[in-house]
Order: sequence, then structure tokens, then C-alpha cells
Amino acid sequence: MSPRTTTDSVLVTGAALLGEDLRDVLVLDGVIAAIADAGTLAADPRAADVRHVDGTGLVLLPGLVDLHTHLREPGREDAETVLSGTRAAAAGGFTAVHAMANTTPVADTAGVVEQVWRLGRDAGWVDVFPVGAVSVGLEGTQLAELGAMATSAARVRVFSDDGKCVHDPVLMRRALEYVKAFDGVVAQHAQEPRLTEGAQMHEGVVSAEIGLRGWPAVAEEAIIARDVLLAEHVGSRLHVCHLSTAGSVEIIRWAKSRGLPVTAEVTPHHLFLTDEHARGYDPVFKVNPPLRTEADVEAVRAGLADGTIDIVATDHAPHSREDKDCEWDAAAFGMTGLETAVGVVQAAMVDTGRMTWADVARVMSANPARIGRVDEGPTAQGRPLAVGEPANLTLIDPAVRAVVVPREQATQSENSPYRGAELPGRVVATFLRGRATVLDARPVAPAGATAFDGADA
Ligand SMILES: NC(=O)N[C@@H](CC(=O)O)C(=O)O
Repeated sequence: MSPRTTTDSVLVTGAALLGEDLRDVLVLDGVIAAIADAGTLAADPRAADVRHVDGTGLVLLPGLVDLHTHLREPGREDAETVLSGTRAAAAGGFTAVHAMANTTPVADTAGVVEQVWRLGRDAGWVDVFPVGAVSVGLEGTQLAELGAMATSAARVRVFSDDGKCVHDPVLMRRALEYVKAFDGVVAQHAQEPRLTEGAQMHEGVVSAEIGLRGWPAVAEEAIIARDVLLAEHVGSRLHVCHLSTAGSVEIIRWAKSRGLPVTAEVTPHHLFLTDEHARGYDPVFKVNPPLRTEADVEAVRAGLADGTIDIVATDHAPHSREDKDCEWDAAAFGMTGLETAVGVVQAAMVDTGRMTWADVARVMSANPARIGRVDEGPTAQGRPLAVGEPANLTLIDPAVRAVVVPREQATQSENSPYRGAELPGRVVATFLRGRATVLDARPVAPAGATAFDGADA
């Protein structure tokens, strides 16, 4: 018998599986080989020559899957690269990210999505699934080569002009019709452009008091309402990106009550921060869609807890200093989020008693993988913690509280809205198909990426 290579084998002992029962989990060659009562698997002969990780006090979740990450490469490597962004993802407990298409050049051809996919594979930190643009150059006029991107090595299933709204209803209809051929989904950035010209923050009491141009909730809600009707008409899958208002939650609830194939995401920051943060004019709080009111935060929390909102997605949007360290009006929209996502979700949803860790696994792993259609095949993501499944794992210490220091994060950019704030929930270890990408809360440089060839899946 040839000696086992231990790089993708591990024994985790005494961890709380989905925050519940204490279990040992044995991973052999990247696959979960055994799950048993805590204290039993160390005696298993198969565990003799594998790395042991003490999971005492830790919560074991399936590897997190982000449906909405901006990796900035190609084009803005000064803000983030596929390498730095995927290392940040691993540090945040993720084993897969979907890389948004608003790069330079835009990811609107098979060539660009394959480039991003290859960069992700070579980096080896997480699986990178490129998102394809809906329209050429994100210009909202001509449909991009959706079919070519879907059949490329990158196997694109999620299409989005994120950063911009597909505001032309005819183009949106065509995109919805087109993606049906390969079970794709259109992920809409819902923002009515005419209602948000020059808008800087949520339109309400705070914007009026501090004199920044407001962005009405209806600008988001009008597009979502239109698009759920279009999705019904076409019979195609619609995903709503970073939903942020109470009215949007109501529309999605209505769409689901009609059985429409509509899914929705909320970001950690919309679960946690309000427009009150704009009062200091610090552009670190400038984001698209804008931070809303306390009532909206309450509504998106309730919508996530009751399943109206399917997933949490980070909308990790790194920006260089020159794009953020300037006056509010001139600053770029966006905030980093990969490395704080779990902590913010713990604070907003778990520590408040609104969700269990099993719910977190559903909204941050299983559901995003299913929406992105990356939940099947030998390299499947978002699978349950069960024998025979790929060992994508995250270990979280829910008892640790730590102050966020953006300079010390793995992301290349420092535009975290949580700078100096204390958050719970440290990611102690992450395993991508059994190989540690994070150990002792520190990223571990991949010693050669494990085979990941989406074309084989
Ligand atoms: N979410 C953001 O505030 N910014 C995103 C794109 C966007 O505007 O949605 C970015 O790419 O920076």
C-alpha cells in the first residue's frame, strides 16, 4: 500500500457539528471518511498518519460559498488580485467565491472568464467561479456571449452586470430567456438609474439633515418588482443581488408565495449597519446599495430568518486608497467584507437568537452553491457534512471577540467599515477538499493547489 499523502487528510476532534452535537470528523484524501461521537476516531487506524486538529469549543460548518465577490483582476490589481482576494476569502472561512464581472476588461467573453478561472485555480485558496456579464461592456445595450461563457472551461452559470443595473426590460427579458438553455441565472443589481442619478446615500431623514443626495428605496424596489414579473413571464431563474429595503423583502415574499423561481441575497453590512453611519461623512460607509434605516435592517433580518432571503453574500468590494480616502461625493462605492462576514452574521443573526449555526450553513454555503449550480460533481461546494462528501470545512470559534484591523487582513484593500470595531466569531481553520488553507486563524500558503478542473465536473 502506498503511503498516504497527508496534505488533504485531517482528523478534527470534538467540534460542534453545525453548532450542535460534538463530533470527530475524519477526512481522507479530500473526502469525509467518517463522522462519529467526539473522542472515538483518534483510535481509528486510518487516523494514525493524518494531521489532528483540536475542535474543542469550535463550530464546524461546511466551507462557505460567496455568490458575490469583487476580485478586481484583471484591471484593478492595485485594489485586489485573484490571489489576495481568494486568500482573504479563505481567511473568512470560504472555500468558493463567485467573481463579479465588473473588471477591466469586463468579463463578457469566454476569454476573460477563463482567465479569471485559471488565476483562481492556480492560486489554490478557494474555488473561483467567474460571473459573466449580461451585456457587452456592462453597457446595457447588447447581450454578451452568454453561451460561449457557459460552455467555456469556466462553466459560467451566474450572469450579472453588477455595479450597474440591467435597466432595459427587453435586454433583461432576453437574458432571462437565454440562460434557460444551460440552467443559468441572471443576478440583477436592482437600481433604477434615473431615480438614482447623483445619489450618494439612502434618501431619508439622515440624507436631508446632512445634505447628501438621496437614493430612494423605490429605485431598488421598482426594478425588483419588474424583474420578478419578467421572470414569471419567461419562466426563468432570477437572483436579486444585495437586497436592502423592507419593501424589497415584501416583493420577494410575494414572488415566492406565487412559486416564482426567484432568489435573493443580503449582505452582512445591510444586516448590521444603518444610514446613521453617514453622519461622519466617512466614505468607508459609502456603498451601493446604500446603508438603509433601522426598520430596513430589521426587515432584512426577519426576511433572512424566515427564508424569504435565501443567502448572505459579501459584495466584498475592495478599493484603493485613492478611490476611498477622499471626500464622500468623490469616493467609490463599496466596502470589503470577506473576512468579517461570519462575525457580522454571528452578531446580527446568531447572537440575537434569530438563526442557528445550521441556518448559517444553509444561507452561506448550501443555498449559494445551489443558486450558482456548483453543488454537484466531484468538486461540489455547499454539500452537507456527511460521509462521502468533499471535505470543504470551516471551523469557527464563536467565543472569541476581536477588534477589526484592516491593515492586518489578507485583502489588499483597507476599506472595511468595521475598522476598530469588535466582532465575534474567529475563523480558526478552513479546509478546501481536506487541504488546510487556514490553520490557527492564519492563512496557510497552498503547497501546490489541489486538482480543480471545473471542466471535469
Ligand atoms: N457594491 C459596491 O458598492 N460597489 C461595487 C459595485 C456596485 O456598485 O455594486 C464595486 O464593484 O465596487
